[in-house]
Amino acid sequence: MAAMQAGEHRLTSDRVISAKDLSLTFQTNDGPVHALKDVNLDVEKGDFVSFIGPSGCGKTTFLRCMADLEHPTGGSITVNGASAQEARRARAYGYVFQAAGLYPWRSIGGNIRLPLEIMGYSKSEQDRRVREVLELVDLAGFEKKFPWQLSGGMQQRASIARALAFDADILLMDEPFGALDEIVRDHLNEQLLSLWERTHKTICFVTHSIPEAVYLSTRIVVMSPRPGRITDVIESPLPRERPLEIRDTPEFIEIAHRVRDGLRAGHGDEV
Ligand SMILES: Nc1ncnc2c1ncn2[C@@H]1O[C@H](COP(=O)(O)OP(=O)(O)OP(=O)(O)O)[C@@H](O)[C@H]1O
Repeated sequence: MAAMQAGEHRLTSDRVISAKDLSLTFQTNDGPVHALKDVNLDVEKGDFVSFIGPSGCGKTTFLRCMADLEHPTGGSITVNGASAQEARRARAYGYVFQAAGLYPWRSIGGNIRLPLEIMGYSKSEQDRRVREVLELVDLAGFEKKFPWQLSGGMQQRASIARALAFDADILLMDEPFGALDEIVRDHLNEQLLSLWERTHKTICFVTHSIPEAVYLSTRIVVMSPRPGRITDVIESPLPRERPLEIRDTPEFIEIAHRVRDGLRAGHGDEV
């Protein structure tokens, strides 16, 4: 309910993703699994929305519905005003997975080039875009390296570059930095924020980390499991310009508390 209220004042024309009473029930051998139930959310152009919640609350499923990789069993979802399927066909989004998922037999440039090849871009346009996105993620000069020659953080940056290569307005990111250590993660968080500032993309970002969600987001969507639903949507009052030290400010800590409270409330007695 809070989710709907938070979205209601938003202008229709700015709506990039709109979920209405979205539900998805998986039929399994052990019976139905209600991964999402009556989820209502509007994501506005230029938003950085984080999804946080305990394991199994449907974060990935929600992102996959946006990407047309899962099909809702109830309600509806639109992406750029069209169905998720149409948006996928129009390549409206880039998707970054938990693991970098780069092809080991292709160079970094070759990995980034792959979707562009499939989409039929000319060789010179491919070259231009590969150079451009490698610069955006601070990997200029690494085009000819292979994934195994890069650190985990660099591989994740390369996978972000791949998702940026065809310049979709929407970036869907499923816990992209979860496997990385704190220092690398901090650095990538800073880089992602600055990339978001420069490109004005709309970003949906799944995370388990409260500080990461608060640091990155304009809005934080708190979810709870069984069935997966939205329990709170927190609008961040933090400025867009965010040095890492902002995490020590009372404003930051207050939002983090609210997220933690939301997670506790949704988790019942399990915390
Ligand atoms: N293909 C599937 N078939 C059956 N059940 C599924 C399938 N995909 C997900 N689920 C179930 O749906 C629920 C939500 O899963 P989902 O991966 O979306 O959660 P999550 O919040 O992203 O979890 P995590 O934080 O652990 O990644 C879980 O109970 C999961 O077991």
